[in-house]
Amino acid sequence: MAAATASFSLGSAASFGTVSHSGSKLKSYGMRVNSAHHIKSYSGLKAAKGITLESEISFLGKGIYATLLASNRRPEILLRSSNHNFQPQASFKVAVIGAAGGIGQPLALLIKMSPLISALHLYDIANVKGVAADLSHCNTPAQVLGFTGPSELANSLKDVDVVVIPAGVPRKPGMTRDDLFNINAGIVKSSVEAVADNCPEAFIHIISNPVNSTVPIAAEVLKKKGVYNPKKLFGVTTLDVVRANTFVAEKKGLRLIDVDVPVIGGHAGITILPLLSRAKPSVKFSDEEIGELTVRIQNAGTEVVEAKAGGGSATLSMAYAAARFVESSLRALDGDGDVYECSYVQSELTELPFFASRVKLGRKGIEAFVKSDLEGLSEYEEKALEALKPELRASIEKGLAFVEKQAVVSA
Ligand SMILES: NC(=O)C1=CN([C@@H]2O[C@H](COP(=O)(O)OP(=O)(O)OC[C@H]3O[C@@H](n4cnc5c(N)ncnc54)[C@H](O)[C@@H]3O)[C@@H](O)[C@H]2O)C=CC1
Ligand SMILES: O=C([O-])CC(=O)C(=O)O
Repeated sequence: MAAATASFSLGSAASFGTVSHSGSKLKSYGMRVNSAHHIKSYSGLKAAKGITLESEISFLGKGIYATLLASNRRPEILLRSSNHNFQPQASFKVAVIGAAGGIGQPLALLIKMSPLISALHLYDIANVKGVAADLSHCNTPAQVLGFTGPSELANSLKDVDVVVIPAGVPRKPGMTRDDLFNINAGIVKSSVEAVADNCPEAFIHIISNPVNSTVPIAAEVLKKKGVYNPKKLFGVTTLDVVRANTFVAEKKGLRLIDVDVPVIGGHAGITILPLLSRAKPSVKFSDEEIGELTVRIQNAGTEVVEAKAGGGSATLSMAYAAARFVESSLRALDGDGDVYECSYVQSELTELPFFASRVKLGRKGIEAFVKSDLEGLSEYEEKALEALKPELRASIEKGLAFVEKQAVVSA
């Protein structure tokens, strides 16, 4: 989330010039840019430090911008400053499971633009070869490979650093996320079993809903396989943060890039709790505004489901949010010591075994929890936190019970 002040390319910016990252998988970029104005990074949705480019051309951040520059045969068209020499040589591998879907395709496109990735593996049960062929024509560094069907799943996961899982069905109007449980629980279980067998060291990003239950399912599967590392299993709740930042900026007339709102709890209805008292920059909200904003953020997924009227749920904003979380993970893996994101993870911050909060990411996964976010909450937030606990607990227990039941059935 926004506390991650630098984009991953900025994390890598430390390697621009003379500073080197020990153990970094990223080779030197050798980028020099001389110009008057600071570029801002949208990847962390926060003003970036350091590098200066000529304008605020920001998409996923400077890395993306630089990649596009590098892929353009006449970069001087894009950058008036003449002093640049960008040679991305990245070596992280990322796999997307469910890559041919509504989220998977735009997510793959956004990830393909990262200069940190050498290989992008796209897996789906159908229609993925065309997506891979299409994407592979973009002249950015990552090599794209498509994998179809269970027989190719293992190969799609070999030596992968980050696995993103948006496999599963989306909601239609009138459904809750929990209504997806019966189909998606099994999809997540089988996907994570394959991850356990083929890349147990990878960061695992679970997007498939209901996240409040699918993350506990993934944890149990990994435990049963003897490879569970709670520091590397993440429920992707970045979209809640992205929405909170957008809605607060709109409401208060702030610059989008400056706004940072931590969102805690879980990822469904009232379990989504934006901490408006912790918003940066510090803003005063009336009680009415707090109520309105909180409910809008909690119902934003449903807002999209209803607007799509049977055509699915959020895909583009989700792809954007997931790409940001991938980018943050890669920056952390690359040794950037200043990466913070909200995520739904195994946690001891409350009495619940899984809970979304801000975490600090590092090479080995979660390095720390930002406990202070939960200290000194407003009365409204305290009440909302207590109110969400029973629902979140029930969703967690449902996920755990699913894996137990499956184990009994297959014994
Ligand atoms: N965490 C979050 O904030 C959000 C989560 N979601 C969730 O993401 C999931 C995917 O949404 P969409 O991409 O819109 O759905 P979609 O139906 O467009 O795509 C899902 C893809 O998963 C594939 N798939 C199904 N079973 C699979 C399996 N066993 N292995 C690999 N791939 C498989 C399908 O072939 C399809 O291509 C849904 O469960 C949705 O609720 C959606 C938005 C936000
Ligand atoms: O609402 C849905 O079903 C998809 C989702 O999780 C979101 O958009 O936050």
